Amino acid sequence: MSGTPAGDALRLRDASIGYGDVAIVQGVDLTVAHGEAVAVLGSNGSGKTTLARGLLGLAAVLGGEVQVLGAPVGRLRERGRIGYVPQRHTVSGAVPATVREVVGVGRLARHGLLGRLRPADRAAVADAVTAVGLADRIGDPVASLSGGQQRRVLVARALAAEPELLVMDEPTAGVDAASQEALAAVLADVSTAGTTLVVVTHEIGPLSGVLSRAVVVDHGRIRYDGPLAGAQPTAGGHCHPDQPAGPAAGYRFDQPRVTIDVAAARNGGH
Ligand SMILES: Nc1ncnc2c1ncn2[C@@H]1O[C@H](COP(=O)(O)OP(=O)(O)OP(=O)(O)O)[C@@H](O)[C@H]1O
Repeated sequence: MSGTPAGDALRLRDASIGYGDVAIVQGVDLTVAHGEAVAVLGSNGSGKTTLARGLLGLAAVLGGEVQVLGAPVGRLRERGRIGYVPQRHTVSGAVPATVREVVGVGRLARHGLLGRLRPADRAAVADAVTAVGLADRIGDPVASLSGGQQRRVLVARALAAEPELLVMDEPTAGVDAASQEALAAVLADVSTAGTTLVVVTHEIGPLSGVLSRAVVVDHGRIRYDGPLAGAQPTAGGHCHPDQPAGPAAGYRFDQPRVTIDVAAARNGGH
């Protein structure tokens, strides 16, 4: 981090986000200042992930304006300034990679390095792996880890990049209680250090001490934006009946794959 940048971390104005030409998130106005820690809550299918993916350029902005770290989404040159933990994604693939290698990819993203991790980078990788409670597994193939442990590897990968904005989609899903607490402590630290957090979650409990503001999404629209405590009744599943549910028919599933450049990490790692 190099001091607090000017402007807002996120600025959405009348933003519509979706897939193909179908807007899932509609007419959203949202401003998040640098250093804020925001929970994105809402029932299944309400559009939380679509909103999060829109911030990463992984879902299309179909209308309005989405600015991320001061640039229109997708135009930010230093992508390493944004960290992302995708939903329901574990680390897998044909190439056997160790925990160290996968987390090292996050470090490469930070510097835009081409396959060269310096000692300080390797230390940051080790710190991130320790932070998620996997220090004793750092040299193990990721494929040998459980699903919850693999989620923690992805969290470590994002942490290792030391992003200015960290977008996490259900980071605690499938993660045991002790590890959730450890993750909450880590997020508290990075938040204190000035990182902006946007966390999509159904499990606010472990993160309630970290996230202070809540945005509740309901049928693609923001129904609440304010202190976390005020959001919880709505987040418990009450939906407003005045909006149609779900997207229109005929949309196309177009999930970009999250790829991990293991070879680059391996060259620079151990
Ligand atoms: N790749 C896609 N292509 C088309 N429609 C999609 C795609 N991904 C999600 N949708 C649709 O967008 C709507 C909102 O999905 P989204 O994943 O954003 O909801 P969510 O609030 O994150 O749900 P959950 O709590 O279940 O994760 C759903 O109706 C879903 O079918």
